[in-house]
Amino acid sequence: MTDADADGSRDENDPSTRNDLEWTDPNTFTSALERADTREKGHYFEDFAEGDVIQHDPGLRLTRWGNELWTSQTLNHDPAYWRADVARDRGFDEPPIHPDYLLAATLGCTVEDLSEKGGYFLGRTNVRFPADVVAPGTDLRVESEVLTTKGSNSRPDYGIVTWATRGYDAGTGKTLCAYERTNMIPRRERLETDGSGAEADGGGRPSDTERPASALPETFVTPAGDAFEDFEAALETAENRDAVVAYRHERGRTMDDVTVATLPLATLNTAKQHHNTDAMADAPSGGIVAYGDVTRSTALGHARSDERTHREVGFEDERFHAFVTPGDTVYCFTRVLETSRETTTVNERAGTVRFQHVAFNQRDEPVYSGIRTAEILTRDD
Ligand SMILES: C/C(=C\C(=O)O)C(=O)SCCNC(=O)CCNC(=O)[C@H](O)C(C)(C)COP(=O)(O)OP(=O)(O)OC[C@H]1O[C@@H](n2cnc3c(N)ncnc32)[C@H](O)[C@@H]1OP(=O)(O)O
Repeated sequence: MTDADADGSRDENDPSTRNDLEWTDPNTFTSALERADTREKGHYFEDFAEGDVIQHDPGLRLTRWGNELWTSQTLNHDPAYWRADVARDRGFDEPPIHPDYLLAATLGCTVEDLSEKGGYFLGRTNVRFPADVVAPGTDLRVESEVLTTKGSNSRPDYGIVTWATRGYDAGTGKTLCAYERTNMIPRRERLETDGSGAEADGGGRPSDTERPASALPETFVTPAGDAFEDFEAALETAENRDAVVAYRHERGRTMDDVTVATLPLATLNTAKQHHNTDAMADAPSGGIVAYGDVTRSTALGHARSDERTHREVGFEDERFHAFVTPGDTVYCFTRVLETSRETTTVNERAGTVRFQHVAFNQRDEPVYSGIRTAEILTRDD
């Protein structure tokens, strides 16, 4: 404090209190920005240690507005999520929160702590929805545990982190959604390697040259309808032949401002990949990219439009193969893997089907793939 300050007056020569700087003068402001530190967001790879448990402060209220915004824009137009009469008929008291929105919201509010620094969303598995029904108005509390951390062989500037994340009903403590997610996260310090990738877990997956070329079956069978029996019958038709039950869905959805930027922000997903064109200009994608959960949910919406979905049971081995950018159109290809008369919700009007879905773009390039287990209503429902 200066002598002048002691009596309450300002010292005109003290730089810390001078107010005659023209902050908005372009030259002054450019210099100011060069001198100013940036208060960073997010965490680097080195900040994660196996066993760490992270509480994600933002949380979220799962609202009817958020649900309807998500399901309308991703073409998940199942009336049970929109209309009270259909909801009641399907065993819900009111149109519930859609599992895709629940999953996207659970992941969305983890981004600030886990992946806002950037990097790539590589995949997710063991996706489960232990609560059969989630009502609008439920407050979501989300927690993650760091399962593994390892170096990346292919990108020395990154590490690979896997977290187990759970979304809870903040009021009752009941688990609503759980999964394991893997991301590439930038390192604070670039790793100096001898090129052998010794720091990383070399186990990895086979290289392209080691992978066997896939031999496609001769016949592709399409189910005759959208009921459980149709999937069952199609698999029987394909059995013991050089055939597979696999087909395309006609609908596509072109990614626009709403799907690329609005939907992730509505889940409190702060990843700059989805809403900051300026920061993404120099990224490998050359601009903003769609939230993986939007790409996935859009493709699943197409698939669900060709089936009588009753409940989502879970997802395994979800992968995001390539960026989806504004203007890209998301389509879906489905393969039926198996059917079973058993259901987890003890519904005699449904059976369980295991699907493999591949989302692809207008250039027929896969952008997402995953194994999905869902309960599908029978024809006599
Ligand atoms: C929520 C969110 C962001 C956020 O979170 O905030 C988002 O929505 S963002 C949008 C959605 N996302 C994308 O848009 C990514 C699109 N995608 C790609 O652009 C390419 O896919 C790639 C550049 C990521 C990779 O491309 P690629 O280099 O050719 O891929 P690979 O060589 O197969 O994998 C490289 C290394 O990741 C290891 N690896 C791969 N998959 C898994 C897995 N499932 N589990 C564990 N490790 C895995 C692999 O083992 C290898 O490890 P090493 O580096 O040690 O070799």
